[in-house]
Amino acid sequence: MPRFTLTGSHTSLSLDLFADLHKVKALLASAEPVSGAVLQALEDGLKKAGADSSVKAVMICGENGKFSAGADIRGFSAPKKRGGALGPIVSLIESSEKPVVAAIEGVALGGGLEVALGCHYRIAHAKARMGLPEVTLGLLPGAEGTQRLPRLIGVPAALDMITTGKHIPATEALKLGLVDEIVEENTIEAAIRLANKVIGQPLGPRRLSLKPVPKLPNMEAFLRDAAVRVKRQARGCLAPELCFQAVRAATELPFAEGLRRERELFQVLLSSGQARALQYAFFAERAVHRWATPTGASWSSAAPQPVRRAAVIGLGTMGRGIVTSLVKANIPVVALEQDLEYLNKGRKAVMLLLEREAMKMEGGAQTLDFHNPARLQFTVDFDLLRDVDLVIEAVFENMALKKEIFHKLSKICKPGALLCTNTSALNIDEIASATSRPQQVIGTHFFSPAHVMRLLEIIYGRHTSPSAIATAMQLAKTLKKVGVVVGNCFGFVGNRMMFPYVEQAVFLLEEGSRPEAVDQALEDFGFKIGPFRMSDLAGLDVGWRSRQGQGLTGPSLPAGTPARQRHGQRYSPLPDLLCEHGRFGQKNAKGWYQYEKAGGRTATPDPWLHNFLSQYRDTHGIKTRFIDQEEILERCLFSLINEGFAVLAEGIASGPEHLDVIYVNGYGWPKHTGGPMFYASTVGLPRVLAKLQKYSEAHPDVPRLRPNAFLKKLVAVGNPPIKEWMSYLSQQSAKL
Ligand SMILES: CC/C=C\C/C=C/C(=O)SCCNC(=O)CCNC(=O)[C@H](O)C(C)(C)COP(=O)(O)OP(=O)(O)OC[C@H]1O[C@@H](n2cnc3c(N)ncnc32)[C@H](O)[C@@H]1OP(=O)(O)O
Repeated sequence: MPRFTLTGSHTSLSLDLFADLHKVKALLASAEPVSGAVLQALEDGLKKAGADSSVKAVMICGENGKFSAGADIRGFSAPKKRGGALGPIVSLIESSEKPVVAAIEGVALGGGLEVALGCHYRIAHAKARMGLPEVTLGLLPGAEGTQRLPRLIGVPAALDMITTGKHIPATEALKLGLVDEIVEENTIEAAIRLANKVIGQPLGPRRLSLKPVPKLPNMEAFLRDAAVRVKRQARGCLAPELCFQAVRAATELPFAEGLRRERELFQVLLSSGQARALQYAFFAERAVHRWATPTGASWSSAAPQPVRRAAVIGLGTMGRGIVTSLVKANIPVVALEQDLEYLNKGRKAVMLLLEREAMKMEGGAQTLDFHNPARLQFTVDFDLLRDVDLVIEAVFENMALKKEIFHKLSKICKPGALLCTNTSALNIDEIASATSRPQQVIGTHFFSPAHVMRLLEIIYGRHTSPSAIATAMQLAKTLKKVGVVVGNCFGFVGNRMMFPYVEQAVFLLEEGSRPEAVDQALEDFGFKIGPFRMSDLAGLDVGWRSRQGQGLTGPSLPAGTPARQRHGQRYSPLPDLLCEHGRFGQKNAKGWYQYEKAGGRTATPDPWLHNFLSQYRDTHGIKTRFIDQEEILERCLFSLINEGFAVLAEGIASGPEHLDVIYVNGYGWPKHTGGPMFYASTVGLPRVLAKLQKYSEAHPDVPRLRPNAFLKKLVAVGNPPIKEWMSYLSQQSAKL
């Protein structure tokens, strides 16, 4: 049988639009506009195969072990390249009079999978992954995927794949009926065997466009519930809802009409700001992986050290999550606590977490080997840390305690070991000063729950070596997290930008708002959780202890300090007062809200708090006023963004993408706005500046509302696009 592949040299059908990863990369690097060459080549190839009587079947495969990562994402924002007509090509494949078999290796994603759906048979390697991730890019599978997939695997499974964009392994694809066969060996050979076998068999039943969508006894009710679920989970993101509508069209309309609906919905999404933001977020995540420091260190100058065995010190909430994360990544761990009581408590909690994780993984290819002491060992003996390659200290935020531990580590650990501190704000240099090897000390700020949250802020100190940074970045990748390298300052990037946001939220309460109004405004904006619900979840006592440590409240506050002022600036004692009233948040059922029980999750507005706020305003002579949603959003978000400009100007982060990746992955910032800095660029920097100026004039005692000089400069030079921002920073202004 003559063989026709998309990428065979004799056909010279290179996949510039639907390419394997290698090709996509080459294409991006070449800066050539994406042409319709691939589509044309596909069309020509299929027609040639159809016309050639010696061709009995067609096999479509990728190159270098990868079927296709889909369309070039950059093409969607390039006006000339829009609307590439893949759909008709998929139809052309399906209408071929000769059987077409897709040989799926590596990945078949997006347009790549849609090509495979046009084929009459699909065969996949056992290690292949498939998915329609367009929704994560703010789009929908616009090459007929929303109409074919439900016909092949049914509505519930298709909706799940299309509205979440998840990648599924070949084993699951086989169970769903997405592929006809999976193979462990050579997929291409297996596909050719299959093609040979099916020559002459009727193709009608294999054409998905001709199949009805499988019926459900309760389709109406199922779709009604699904609509509610998708909307709730989307939190303001348009794409999941429009994906849902496209799939629903498949259940209600004939194929051709369904396609028309798919095209309409695709155009709505394509022109939406959300798609641009989500595509920016895709590349931002990859950009932060190419880390660099102001001194010029980067992947090219630093190699990561292997981490064969790690240790975690402290089995509180953070330590437990970090141990779980390491075990899940197959890194043997020594877990250390100060005494047997804490150790046993920590061990129990870690085992519980791991059992839950193992349950989630059941049926998947992976298993968790955590009962084996060679993989996970609990101890109170510091000496067992002698031969580990990396230690993550995760005790509570106390500088003296951390320094004591690092002093000990410096003596005990082997010379090359990397010493990491899990801190959300403390000075890395001061911690490193307790050791004789500051070049190996680095901050690794995990986010709670550490085995779930994707972000890892990696903080280098003055002496941290490039190889230490590379090792921490490699660790992030192994833990399936996104590592972001940042400089050392109080709160680093994430928390530093969070301070003004939370500060404004509390000031708004002083002036007349309520926790539920502020939370609602920010949750409507798309945050997973508003600042007051978040504070109740984290525990109000955490911030209280930190403010006591900084001398802002508590016994060390000098007598006669005005209640609402510190160092000549506005200060709100409200959070301190709540703690003094024994309100610590969810943990004791009362904080900014009340809860059904200690540890309860359902926040209910609390009349006690409303009354308390009124009395507080009376005591301090504050005139209550109505604060609208616009003011809540502008004051909270723009003050956070303003701090972001300060972070950039000081060289704490090497670009706005870093701040955006941190906020999207660690702070629940809505991804469909791209992150705070991308959002600012879409609002327009002149508007952000004007609003900050207005609020700063109204609140001259709040320095964090004063527009940052870098923001002002960007406005003065004409509001350049985000990718040009950093070029306006002079070298001298970078602190590090
Ligand atoms: C009218 C209707 C038209 C079309 C419908 C079709 C729509 C689509 O197909 S939309 C695209 C759908 N595909 C995806 O969303 C896949 C995105 N890519 C990935 O998920 C991952 O890259 C991967 C699983 C394919 C590989 O992951 P990994 O091995 O971790 O590598 P990286 O993610 O670091 O990627 C390496 C390199 O390749 C670039 N890249 C990957 N995929 C694409 C793509 N589809 N378009 C453009 N560029 C892509 C990625 O950015 C990396 O390069 P840089 O480091 O230079 O950024």
